[in-house]
Amino acid sequence: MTKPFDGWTIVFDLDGTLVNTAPDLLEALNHVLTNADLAPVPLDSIETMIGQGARAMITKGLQSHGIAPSEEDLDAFLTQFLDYYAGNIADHSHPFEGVAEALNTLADRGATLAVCTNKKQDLSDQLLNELGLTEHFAAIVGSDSVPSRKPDGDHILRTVTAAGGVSGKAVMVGDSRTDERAARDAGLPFIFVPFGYEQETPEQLRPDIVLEHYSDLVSVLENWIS
Ligand SMILES: O=C(O)COP(=O)(O)O
Ligand SMILES: [Mg+2]
Repeated sequence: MTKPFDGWTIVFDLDGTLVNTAPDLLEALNHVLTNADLAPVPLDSIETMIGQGARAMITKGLQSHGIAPSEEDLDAFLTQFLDYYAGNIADHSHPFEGVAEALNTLADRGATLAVCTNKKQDLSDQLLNELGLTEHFAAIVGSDSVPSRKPDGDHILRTVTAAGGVSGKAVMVGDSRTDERAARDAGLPFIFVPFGYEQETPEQLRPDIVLEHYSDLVSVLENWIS
């Protein structure tokens, strides 16, 4: 029997889209900052620093203290950050409400699911494992597993291919301008989740669809592909 999403690949961003990772990223960044005798940053400011990987986040954290680190200093901070984060990656991080149900329903209706993230591969695998989400995905593609990460559309296209899908039957779900640019570059429709970490509004981002809650995802996609 044919199912509505047969042949379709739904690609999800990770941080701020599937999982609210901000609390654990905040603790790891503040671990690095306080070790360097700098004041911790608050939760609302870390949300402006997530989206382009850990190195960019640490750079922005230091910039908020007026510090422009050398590449060497940044390497050392990054090592400290990654050590701490890997040990505490799912202490407070949790999937957004309705994620597991939406993923199950999409799979039941024939969709192939994948993750395309600017988080490093090992951390992405670890996080999804610890949250019990790995089994949903045919492919999980971190930033260091591709030659050029998001906003390069190639990162998404490689994710679709790794999942066994085709770009003509794929959509991207993400929480950031980076995801929007990557989806456009790849020629995919873009579904924006406004509950992630983007500072720009939906009006500015101009996604194809705004998804306010995961409980709407299945019907939104059914309308889109029909
Ligand atoms: O870790 C980051 O900065 C970004 O990760 P994301 O691509 O899953 O949002
Ligand atoms: Mg994100």
